[in-house]
Amino acid sequence: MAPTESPPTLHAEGLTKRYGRRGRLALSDVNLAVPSGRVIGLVGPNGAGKSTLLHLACGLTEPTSGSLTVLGSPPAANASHLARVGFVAQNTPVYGSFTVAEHLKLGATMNPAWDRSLAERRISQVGLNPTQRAGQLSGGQRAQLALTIAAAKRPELLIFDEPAAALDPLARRGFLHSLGEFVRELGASAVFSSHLLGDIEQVCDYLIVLCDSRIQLAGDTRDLLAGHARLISPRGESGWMPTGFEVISTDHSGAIVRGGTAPEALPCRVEPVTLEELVLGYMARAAAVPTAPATAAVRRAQR
Ligand SMILES: Nc1ncnc2c1ncn2[C@@H]1O[C@H](COP(=O)(O)OP(=O)(O)OP(=O)(O)O)[C@@H](O)[C@H]1O
Repeated sequence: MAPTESPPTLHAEGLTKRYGRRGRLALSDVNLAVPSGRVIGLVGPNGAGKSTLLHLACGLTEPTSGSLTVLGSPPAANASHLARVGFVAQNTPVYGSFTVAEHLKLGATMNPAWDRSLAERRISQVGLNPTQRAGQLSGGQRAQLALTIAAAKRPELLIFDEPAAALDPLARRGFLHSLGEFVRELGASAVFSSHLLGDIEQVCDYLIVLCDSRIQLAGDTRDLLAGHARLISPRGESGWMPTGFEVISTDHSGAIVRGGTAPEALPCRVEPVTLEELVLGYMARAAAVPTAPATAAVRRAQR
């Protein structure tokens, strides 16, 4: 018998979210099919719709139209589906008056698949004192506690909304390292929103760029990097840009382009793009045409 394929981590069709009757459009006609087993980086400017997408994925809010499935079912479809998803919200919420140990006890009571030994091992590895109240922990320690609680549920999908934003670089590195270890140990998928592209580069193998409520780019990070290039403009020459590319963005030094002719055949220098150049290129393009309807290129990017 052929092995059964895991359902996509996230599958969205025409997913649209508007807050209030005439409220701001937070997500517009989002189409996504993210395979399982990936660590997904969700990036985009402030107000792009990242938290909205993550909240929809956790079942914390409902779409206005369109559909979304998470691990093959509607978000938070039932108690067993809830147990398959771990969520760490933007401000890594913990109960200030509860100790670290009380958080673990509460986690064990509320989650049937709670992995006590994983929770206790991680708490000791990251040096948290079980008797300390969560309200007295530093931002980094709180983030580690929230991550441990989410992971000890042994979810198939971990969802993080800017979990490391407030952490100093050292605490962030520790947090990201733990996140990577958990994903490997649990064999889970993860979605991770951040403004810190270095963090995304460090842990993610799948990238989603969301700007102005629309998906601009989505796919395997390595494929996306391989499918784009930076063309360096020859000094002092105008009209240098070769044709046959989709131009994503231009600046004084050249252009970020997608697809096209083999680099050796071009009359200019060609360099690989970095993740930062790629993301900023798509963000710049979206900022230049903020309300443009999805172009053929965008639709291609969404596939
Ligand atoms: N509960 C809400 N009620 C009304 N509007 C909302 C609500 N939550 C978000 N919005 C609006 O929806 C849009 C998308 O917000 P969202 O928080 O999803 O963006 P984001 O990409 O997560 O932003 P940031 O990077 O600043 O956290 C914004 O215009 C925001 O003002």
